Amino acid sequence: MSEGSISIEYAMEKASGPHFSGFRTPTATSVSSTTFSDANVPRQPFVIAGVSGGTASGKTTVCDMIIQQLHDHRVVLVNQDSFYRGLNSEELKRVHEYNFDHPDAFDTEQLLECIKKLKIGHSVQVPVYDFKLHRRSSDSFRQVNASDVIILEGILVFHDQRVRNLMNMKIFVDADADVRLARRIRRDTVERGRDVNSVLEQYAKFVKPAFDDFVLPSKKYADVIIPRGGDNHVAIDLIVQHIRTKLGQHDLCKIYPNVYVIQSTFQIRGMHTLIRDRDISKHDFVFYSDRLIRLVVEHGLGHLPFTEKQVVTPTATVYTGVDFCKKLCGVSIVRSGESMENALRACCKGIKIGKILIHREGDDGKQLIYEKLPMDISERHVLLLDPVLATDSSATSLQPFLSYFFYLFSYILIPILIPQAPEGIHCVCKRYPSLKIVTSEIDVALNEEFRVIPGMGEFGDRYFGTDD
Ligand SMILES: Nc1ncnc2c1ncn2[C@@H]1O[C@H](COP(=O)(O)OP(=O)(O)O)[C@@H](O)[C@H]1O
Ligand SMILES: Nc1ccn([C@@H]2O[C@H](COP(=O)(O)O)[C@@H](O)[C@H]2O)c(=O)n1
Ligand SMILES: [Mg+2]
Repeated sequence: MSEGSISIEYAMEKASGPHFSGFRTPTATSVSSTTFSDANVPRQPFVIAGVSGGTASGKTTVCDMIIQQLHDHRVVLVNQDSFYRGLNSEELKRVHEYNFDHPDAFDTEQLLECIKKLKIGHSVQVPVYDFKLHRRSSDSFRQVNASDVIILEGILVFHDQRVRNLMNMKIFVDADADVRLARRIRRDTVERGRDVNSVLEQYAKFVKPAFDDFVLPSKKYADVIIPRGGDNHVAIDLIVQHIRTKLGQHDLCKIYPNVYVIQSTFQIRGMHTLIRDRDISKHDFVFYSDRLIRLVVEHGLGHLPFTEKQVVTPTATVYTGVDFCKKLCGVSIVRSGESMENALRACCKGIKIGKILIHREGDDGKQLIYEKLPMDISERHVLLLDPVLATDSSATSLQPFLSYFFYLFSYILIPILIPQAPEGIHCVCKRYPSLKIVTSEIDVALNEEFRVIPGMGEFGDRYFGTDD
C-alpha cells in the first residue's frame, strides 16, 4: 500500500465521520470545563429522537411509554415546553391574545444550545415552565444529564431545520383533531387552570390555525408516524426495539473501532424483520437476504484503501477522484458464505473467489478440511464471506483460517457478515484487532443454548432450501 493510498483512506474515513451514526468519541475540545454525569466521563448520546404532533395527540404519553420500556438504558426527556418564553407584564395582561402555538413563542436558540450540549456529553439546566402563570420559574431548574438516548418532545420540534438536523430519528404522533380537542379541554381544565370557554376560544383562534400552518407541514420530516398515539403498542414496541438494537451496537462499536455497522434505516430494519420472520416464504427470504448482502458488500468495499485518480470529463475539465482497490479477492466459508458470492461478483467484475470448508467435530474439535485459494492471495486484500458470526465457538471455528492468514501475510482481512451476536464479535475482534468486521446488525445476545437472540435460524439451510 503506498503512502498516498493510506492518506486517502484516512481522509475518506475522516470525512465520513464516525463509523456508527450518532456516535463520536470525545475530543479534547468537547471535554473541556464541564461537569459530566458519570465519573467525569462525558457520555455521548447515541440516539436523539424527536417526537412531534398536534396538541394533546399523546406526545408526552408516547414518550413516557418509550422511556418506561427502555428502563435498562439511560434515557432523558427534554420538553420543548420548557423553552417557552416567559410573558412580560404587558403580555400577561392580554394573555388571551398571545399565540403560544407560533414558533416565536419558543426560545429556539436556547433549546438548540441545550441539545447541542447534551449531544457532546454535557449536563444542562433546563428551565421549569408554569402553564398556569405562563412563565418560567425564576429559581428552579431541572438538571438533565447526558444519556444514551435523548428524547425531545413538542408541537414544533420539527419546525426549525437546525433542531431537526440534530435528530437521529423523528416520530410524529397522530390523532384525530376532535379526539385531541376533547383531550385538551379535559387536560387544560384539570391540570392547567383553564375553563372550557377559554380553551375553546384559544383553540379556534391560535391552536388550530398554527397546527395547519406549522405542525402539519412538519409531519413530512417524520421517519415514523404513530397513529392512535399511546394506544398503538405495536408502533411503540418497534421503536423501543429499534433504539435497543442501536444501543447494543453502539456499545460494541465503542469497544472495537474495527466493527462497522451499516447505518440503520427503516428500509434496512424492514429487511431484517422479513428475514427473521419464521413464516416468510423461501423466495422472499432469498430475495431480502440478497438485498441486505449486497448492501453489506458495498459497504465493506468502501473500507478498502483507494488511490487518487484524475479523469477528464466530457466538458474537458479534470475531475480528481479515486481509483478502486484492484488487488482483492473473496474467500467464502462453505456453505453459507457462498450466498454472498453473487453480490461480490456483481460489485467487483471478475473477482477471484476462493473457498474454505471448516469441518466441525464436537464442540471444540474444529479443523480446516478444505481450502482452494487464489495462488497470489498474499498480494490481495481478502473479503471473507460468512453471513452469520454467532457464538464465540463459531467464531473460534474461523480461527484456524484467520491464524493461518495472519501468520503468513500481514494485510488487512475484511470479513463481511450479516446479523451477528456480540459474543462472536468480541471473540474475533479481541484476537484480531487489525481485521475489520462489517455487518448490517448486531443481535442482542446468545441464550443458554448458545442460540442468537432474536436470531434468524440456520442461515445456510434457509437460503439453500434445506431446512425442511
Ligand atoms: N391514548 C389515549 N387515550 C386516552 N387519553 C389519552 C391518550 N393519550 C393521551 N391521553 C390523555 O390526553 C391528554 C393529552 O395527552 P399528552 O400525552 O399530554 O399529549 P401531548 O403531549 O401531545 O399534548 C392527557 O391528559 C393524557 O392523559
Ligand atoms: N402558557 C401556555 C403555554 C402553552 N400552551 C399550549 O400548550 C400547547 C403545547 O403543549 P402540548 O402538551 O399540548 O403539546 C400549545 O398548543 C399551547 O397552546 C398554553 O395553553 N399556555
Ligand atoms: Mg405534552
